[in-house]
Amino acid sequence: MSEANMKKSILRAYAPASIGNVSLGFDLLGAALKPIDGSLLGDEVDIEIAEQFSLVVTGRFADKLPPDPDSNIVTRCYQHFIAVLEQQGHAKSAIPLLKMTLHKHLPIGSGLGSSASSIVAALHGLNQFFAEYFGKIPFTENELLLIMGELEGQISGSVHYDNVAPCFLGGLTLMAEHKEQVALQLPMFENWYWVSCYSGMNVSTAAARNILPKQVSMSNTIQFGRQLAVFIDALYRKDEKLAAAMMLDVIAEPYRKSLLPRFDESRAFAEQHGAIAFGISGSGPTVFAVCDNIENAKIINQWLTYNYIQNDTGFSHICQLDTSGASISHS
Ligand SMILES: Nc1ncnc2c1ncn2[C@@H]1O[C@H](COP(=O)(O)OP(=O)(O)O)[C@@H](O)[C@H]1O
Ligand SMILES: N[C@@H](CCOP(=O)(O)O)C(=O)O
Repeated sequence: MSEANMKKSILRAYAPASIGNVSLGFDLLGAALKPIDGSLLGDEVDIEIAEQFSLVVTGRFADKLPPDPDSNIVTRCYQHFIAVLEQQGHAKSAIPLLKMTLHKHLPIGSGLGSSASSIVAALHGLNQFFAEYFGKIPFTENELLLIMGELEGQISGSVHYDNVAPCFLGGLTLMAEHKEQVALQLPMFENWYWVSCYSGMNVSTAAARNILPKQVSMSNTIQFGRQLAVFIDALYRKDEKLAAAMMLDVIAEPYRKSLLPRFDESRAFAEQHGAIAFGISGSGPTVFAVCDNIENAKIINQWLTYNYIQNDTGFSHICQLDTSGASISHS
């Protein structure tokens, strides 16, 4: 696109909410979400050329973020991205200044990968923007994922890719954490519905990581490894029953569920009403129930809406996996 046309246009990047861990894969599995009613469940970042850098924050959860733009992870994404462009040999004077607008649709500390959604929308948006501006994509998908993980690490206290990878790539992803292949996309059952209910409370990811023991017992280590290996095999063999049976969390849920009022009751209701799996999304308080038919998903969604939500910021959605991941549009 010519510079004159770019000056007139706004690029928008969207990045969906995600479920970290998916119960059985602490820090190693993640899934991107898309409500089946078409509602938006993810952050958006607009990018346009300006006289100076600025970040504007709007949207339902904008006022829950620090007011200082420099504390916003989107500003840090911009600064980091530009620094790497300069290291790559782009002259500072050849890099245009930008106005970025974050539409903060996801609640903070919700277990829906809120910081990851902002990071992915910002970095995917910047990569596409500069691809159009320079006529060459600055970073490959894998290089960009490495940067996304680094930024996520700045917020949660340790690098984990189980939100940024599904959010960026879409679907269900397994972390390989190899420098040339950070994440792998896995097959998923198209008939699975993921009822995702946010209670409205705030759980800090860093705090929910700190309450976990630093050592895992031998029996839990063996169960964790067995479940993950059998789950992946079952996905490829399309064995739904065995895959669902492996979706148990022996690493985090036993410690984190005490932070979540009505967790055991919600699991019991979901299981009695046909859920084939139930767990904490990321570090909570969002919980998810997996159903293999829409009728059960509707019953569980309604119960969670009335019983798990604790204030008027909470919500519940029947979702399927967002297989597209982050996306770009222009206006
Ligand atoms: N754009 C942003 N989106 C979400 N959190 C942000 C953003 N910018 C800065 N933060 C800060 O990062 C922290 C995110 O907390 P965390 O518990 O990791 O949330 P989540 O689990 O929802 O990603 C909060 O302290 C929040 O103020
Ligand atoms: N693997 C991480 C996932 C955190 O997800 P979030 O949505 O709560 O940020 C963990 O369990 O700590």
